[in-house]
Amino acid sequence: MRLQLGRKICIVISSASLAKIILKDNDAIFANHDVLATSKILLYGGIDIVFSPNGPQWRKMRKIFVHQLMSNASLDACYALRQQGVREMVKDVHSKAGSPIDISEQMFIMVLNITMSMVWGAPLLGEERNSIGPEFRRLVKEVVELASTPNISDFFPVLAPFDLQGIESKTKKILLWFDQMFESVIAGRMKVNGKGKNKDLLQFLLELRHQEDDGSTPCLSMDEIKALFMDILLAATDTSATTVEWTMTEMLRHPAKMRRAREEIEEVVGNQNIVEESHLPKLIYLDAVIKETLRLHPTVPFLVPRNPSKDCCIAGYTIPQGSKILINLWKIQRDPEVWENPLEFEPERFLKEPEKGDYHGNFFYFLPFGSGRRICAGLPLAERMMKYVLATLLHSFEWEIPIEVELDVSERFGIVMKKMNPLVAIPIPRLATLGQSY
Ligand code: HEM
Repeated sequence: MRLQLGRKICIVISSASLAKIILKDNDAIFANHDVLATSKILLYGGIDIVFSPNGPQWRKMRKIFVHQLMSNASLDACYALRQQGVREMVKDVHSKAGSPIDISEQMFIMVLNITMSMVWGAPLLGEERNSIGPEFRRLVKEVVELASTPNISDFFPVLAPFDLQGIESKTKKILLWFDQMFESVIAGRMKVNGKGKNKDLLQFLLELRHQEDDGSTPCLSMDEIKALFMDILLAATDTSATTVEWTMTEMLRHPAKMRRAREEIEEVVGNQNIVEESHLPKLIYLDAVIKETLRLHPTVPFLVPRNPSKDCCIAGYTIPQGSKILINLWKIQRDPEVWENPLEFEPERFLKEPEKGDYHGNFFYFLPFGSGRRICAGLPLAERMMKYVLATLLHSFEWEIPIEVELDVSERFGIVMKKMNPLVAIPIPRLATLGQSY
C-alpha cells in the first residue's frame, strides 16, 4: 500500500516475501530508520543508535552498546542486577497480595530499575521508586504518543519552524526532564573522578571519553553519552513491559495453557527454590507462550520505519529515496498461508515446528525484533528478562481477574502496540514459605 502524505511517500509492506526483499536482499539500501522531528529533538540531533543513519556514527554507538552490555559475558556478569530487580518486584507484588495491580506499570518500574542499574549502577529505591518511576513512565508514554501522532512538520518540512501542533515544544520539555536526570547522574560520577565502585556502562563511557584519539577530541561527546542512555532506557522499558502484559493477558484468557506453563516451571524449578536464569533454557513451553504472544501482538507492529538511502525498484515498483517504509508485522504474522488457525493463541505450534520460532530475523513470517543490520540491539537482554520475569510471576503467584473487569485484547496501535485497556490482575501468593526468600 502506498500513501502520499504531504511531501512524504509512505509504503506499507504486508507480505513476508516483500519484507525479505527489503530487509535482507536490499539491507544496505534500507538500513536507515525514518527520523521524525520529535526523535531529532529527543535524541540530541539523532546521534544515537536508533536514529543515526547507517554509517560510522551508528556503528560506533551500536558497537559500544552491544560489546559493553549485550555480549553473553556482560549479561552473565550483571545477572545479580536482574536478580535484584526481579526480587524487588516480587516483594512489592507480595505487599499488594489480594489487591488488583496494573501489570504493565509493575513491569515498567522493574525493567527501568534493571536497566538503570546496568547503565549507571543505581536503581530507584524507597521514595524514588514511587516518585521518579511513575513520572518516568508517564513521560515515556507521552514520548510514544507524540512519536505516534502524525506530525505536519514531518510531512511538510517547510512548516517545521512553526510547530503547528505543538509537538516539538512538548518534546523539548520532556527532553529537559531527562537531560537534567542524566546531567545529575554524570556529574555525580565525575565528582568522584569517574571512579565509581561498579564497572557499569557510565564508568566505561567516561573512561572511553578520556582515551583521546588525536590528543584533543574526546572519542565520545557528552551528548553521545546522554543519547545512548536515552536509547537504552526508552527502548527497553515500554517494549518489555508491554510484552509481559500481553503474555499475561493471553495466559489469563487461556487458563489451561497457563497451567501447563506453570507445571513446567514447577517441574524444572521445584517448589522449594526460586526461579533463576539457569532454569530458563529448560522452560520450552514458556518460550513457546512468549513467541505466540509476540506473533499475535507484535510489540513494535511496524518495526521502526525504514528509509531507502537511494531510489530503488522493488517488485516492479519504484521506491523513491527517503520514503517511509512500514513493515506490517501484525498482518504478516497472521498470514493463513503459513500459520494454521492464525487468529488462535496456540503456543503448541512452536513445539511442533520450532523452526518457525526463529525471531533472529531469518524467517520473514515472524520478525518481532526486526531483521538485518538494524535488528533490535537489545534482543539478548529482552529474551532473558521476559522469560525470567514471567517464570517468576507464574511460580510465585496465582493470578485472578477482578470480577468487574472484562479480559479483552483490544489493541492501541502506535510505535509500541499497547493494550487499549491496561491489564489489571490480582496476585495470590502460592508458595508462602518462599515469600521470605525474596
Ligand atoms: C520485547 C522487547 C523488545 C522488542 C519487541 C523490541 C523490538 C525492536 C524492534 C522491532 C526494533 C527495530 C528493528 C528493525 O528496524 O529492524 C528494535 C530496535 C532497537 N532496540 Fe529493541 N525491542 C525490545 C527490547 C529492547 C531492549 C531491552 C533494548 C535495550 C536494552 C532494546 C534496544 C533497541 C535498540 C538500541 C534498537 C535500535 C537498533 C538499531 O537501530 O541499530 N530493545 N527493537
